[in-house]
Amino acid sequence: MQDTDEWFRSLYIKCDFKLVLSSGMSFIVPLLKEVEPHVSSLISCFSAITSEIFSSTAFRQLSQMFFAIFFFHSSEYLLAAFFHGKNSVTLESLLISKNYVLAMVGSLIEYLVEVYFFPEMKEHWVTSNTGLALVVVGEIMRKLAIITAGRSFTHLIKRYHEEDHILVTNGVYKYIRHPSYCGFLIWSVGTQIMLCNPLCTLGFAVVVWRFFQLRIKYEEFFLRQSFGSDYVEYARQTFSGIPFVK
Ligand SMILES: C[S@@+](CC[C@H](N)C(=O)[O-])C[C@H]1O[C@@H](n2cnc3c(N)ncnc32)[C@H](O)[C@@H]1O
Repeated sequence: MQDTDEWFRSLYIKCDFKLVLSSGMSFIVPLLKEVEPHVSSLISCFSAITSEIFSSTAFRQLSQMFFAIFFFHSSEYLLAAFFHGKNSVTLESLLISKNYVLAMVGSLIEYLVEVYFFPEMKEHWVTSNTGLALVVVGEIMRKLAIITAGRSFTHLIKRYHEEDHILVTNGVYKYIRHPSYCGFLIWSVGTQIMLCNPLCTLGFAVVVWRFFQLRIKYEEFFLRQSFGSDYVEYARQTFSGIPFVK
C-alpha cells in the first residue's frame, strides 16, 4: 500500500515537472529565437575583434605596449627603492595615478576600435617603429636622469630644503634642467605613435605638456628657494627639456 502511494506521488511529481517544463519551454523558445540573431552577431563581432587582436600586427604592437608599461613602472620602483629604501616607496613611486590609468585605458580603446574598423591604419610600420624608438629614447633619458640625480630625485616635489638635497648640474642635467620630464614626455607620446593612435598621440602630447608646464613652474619656485642664485644661474644656462617652456 505504501509502495503504491510512493509510486503515485513520484508519478504526480514527474507530470507536474513535465508541465512546468513544457510551459517554460513555450516561453523560452520564442525568446531564444528572438535573441539568437543578436547573440550570433555579438559573437561574430567579438571573434572579429579577437582575430584582429591576434593578427601579427596587433599582437606585436600590443605586446610592445604592455612590455613598455611594465618595464617603465617596475624600473621606477626598483630605482626608488634603491635610492630611498623600500619603506619610502609608495604607489606614487610607480607613477600610477587614476588619470594615468584612464589615459592608458583610453589609448587601448582607441587602438581596439581602430584596429577593428580601420585595420590598415595600424600597418604604418615606419610610424610604429619611430614610436618604438621614441619609447626607448624616452626611457633611457628618464632613467639616466634618475640615476644621475640619485637621492636628490624624489617623486614628490621637495618644498623644504633637506641636508641630502644637493643641486645636480652634471650628466644629463648639464644640458637639460628637467631630463626626467623630457624623457617621460617622449616616452608617453612615443607609446601612442607606436600604436598608430592619432587621437591619443595628440591628446597625450597636449595633456602631458600642460602637466609639466605647470609642474616645472611649481618645482622651480622651491628650487630657487633652496639653492638661490646658484639655481637661477643654472636655469639661465640650460633648456627646460619641455618645448616652449623657458
Ligand atoms: C620628480 S623629480 C624631477 C627632477 C627634474 N625635474 C627632472 O625632470 O629630472 C622632482 C624633484 O627633483 C628635484 N630637482 C629638480 N631638479 C633638480 C636639480 N637640478 N638638482 C637637485 N634636485 C632637483 C626637485 O626639487 C624635486 O623635489
